[in-house]
This record gives sequence, structure tokens and C-alpha cells, in this order.
Amino acid sequence: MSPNETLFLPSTCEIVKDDINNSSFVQFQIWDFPGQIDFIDPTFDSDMIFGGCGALIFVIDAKDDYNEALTKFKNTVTKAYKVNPRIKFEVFIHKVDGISDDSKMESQRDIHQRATDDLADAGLHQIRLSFHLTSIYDHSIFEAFSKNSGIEKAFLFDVVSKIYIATDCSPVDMQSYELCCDMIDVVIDLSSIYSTEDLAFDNKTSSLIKLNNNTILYLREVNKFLALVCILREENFNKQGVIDYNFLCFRDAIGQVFELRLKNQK
Ligand SMILES: Nc1nc2c(ncn2[C@@H]2O[C@H](COP(=O)(O)OP(=O)(O)OP(=O)(O)O)[C@@H](O)[C@H]2O)c(=O)[nH]1
Repeated sequence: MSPNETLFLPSTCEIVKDDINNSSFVQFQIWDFPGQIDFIDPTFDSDMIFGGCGALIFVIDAKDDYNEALTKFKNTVTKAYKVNPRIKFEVFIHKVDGISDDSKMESQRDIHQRATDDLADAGLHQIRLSFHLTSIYDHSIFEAFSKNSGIEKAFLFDVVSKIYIATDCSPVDMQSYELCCDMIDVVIDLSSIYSTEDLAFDNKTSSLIKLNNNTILYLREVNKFLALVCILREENFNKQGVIDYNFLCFRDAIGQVFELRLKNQK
């Protein structure tokens, strides 16, 4: 539907189900809920609705006052998680067209912080949320639907200075960054103690640290100067072979970027 066709759409007053099955590969169903639905209502069959649900997408209007939406978000997530802890929670901060880039980032940071704090207050700090800035006037919604990485956060570090030269597009929180910096220190320190050669960081350097909150830190050498450090949930680390294969593709690609630059410099 083009954006101008959405101008006069009637308000959603019941659950509307849409089949996305015109592609041979990605097939799913979208259940569109009316904004005013009451999850506490006993006639709302949450076991049936959340039981078979893969992802819950909560849409917050960025142009509106979002206090009420955040309260509703907390109640919805709490209820859905109780029924089905495997649900992935995605937040679309929607209608961000016409908002300056600074305000977009500020809204995302504020909503992220408050939504995470609210859930932590409700004792649900283990729930991970993903946030996306979306608008019907560009391809951001399709992009947000496409993102499905099992890795929460990844940094490409310059090992010596601990400056990261690249990261994924989710916001950087200071704690994750510090955690990854600390991991580099631990790896280099241990490796300096035990390595028989002079180099504490070489192409065999890798490390895996399991934290006590079901989180895994995974570090791999990319080249002489760079390391990739990833944060991921333990349940997403069940196929290490696939992750390692993807890492090797990534390392090759980075290698090609630097080769190209060297050639150009010559
Ligand atoms: N500027 C802008 N307007 C949008 C965007 N998405 C939807 N709208 C407009 O918002 C109006 C109503 O859409 P929404 O508020 O998203 O509707 P809704 O929240 O699903 O409302 P219910 O159907 O009542 O649940 C329509 O006129 C759309 O054209 C967007 O990304 N940017």
C-alpha cells in the first residue's frame, strides 16, 4: 500500500489477521491488534494468542506523547512473556519522518532506557528488546522486519587503543562497551602469561566467556590489529559452527576492504 492510500484507513477495532505467504521462503502471519485491546480482560485468550507467537512488534508513535504507550508496553510484554518466554520483542518507534536525526536518536535512547527500566522494575531484566526507527515513507519497516541476527551487539575493535572502528546499528550502551573492553584486557593478559611466543594476539586468538545472566561474550581475531567482540544470548550460541562460518566470511570481507585500500594507496 502506498503511503497516501493509508490516509483514510478505518481504525482497527478487532484483531485482523494477514497471511504473508506470497513468497516461497518467508511465510508468516501478522495479527494486527487494535490499540485499545485489554490484555487483562478474561475473555482475551492470551494462551492461544501468545502461545504460538514468534515475535511481538509493539508500535510506538514517535510524534505522540509516549508515556501511556510505555505503560501499555510493560503490561503487554509482562503478560506475553509469562505465557511464552520464547517470544522476541521488537519495538518500532514509528512515524519518524519529519523528525530531525538528533531527535530520532534521543527518542530511541529515551524509549529504550525507560522500557528496559520498567521491565527491570517488574523483575524481568532478562528480556531483551530490539528497537527500530520506522516510517511508511521509506524502507525502514522492511529493514526492521529483515533484521534477525542472533547477535545482540558486535564491535570491531582496534585492540591496542580499544577504540571501536565499527559497530552494528543498535545504540551503544556504555556497559556493553566497557564489558567488551574488559574482555580484551582479560584475553591479552592471560595470553601474555601463557603464550610461548612474544605475540599475545595472533590469528589463533579467540575467547568465549559465559556470564551468569545467560549472556556470552565471544572474541575473535580479525587481523593483526582488529578483533571482533560480540555479545549474544546463550540460546543463540547453540550452533557455533554457523557463527564461526559467518565470522570467516566477515573476516574475508574485511581483508578485501583493506587490500583495496592498500592497492589504492600504491
Ligand atoms: N507521517 C507518518 N504518518 C503515518 C505513518 N504511518 C502511518 N501514518 C498515518 O497515521 C494515520 C493512522 O495510522 P496509525 O496511527 O498508524 O494507525 P493505528 O495506530 O494502526 O490505528 P488503529 O488502526 O486505530 O489501531 C494514517 O493517516 C497514516 O497515513 C508514518 O510512518 N509517518
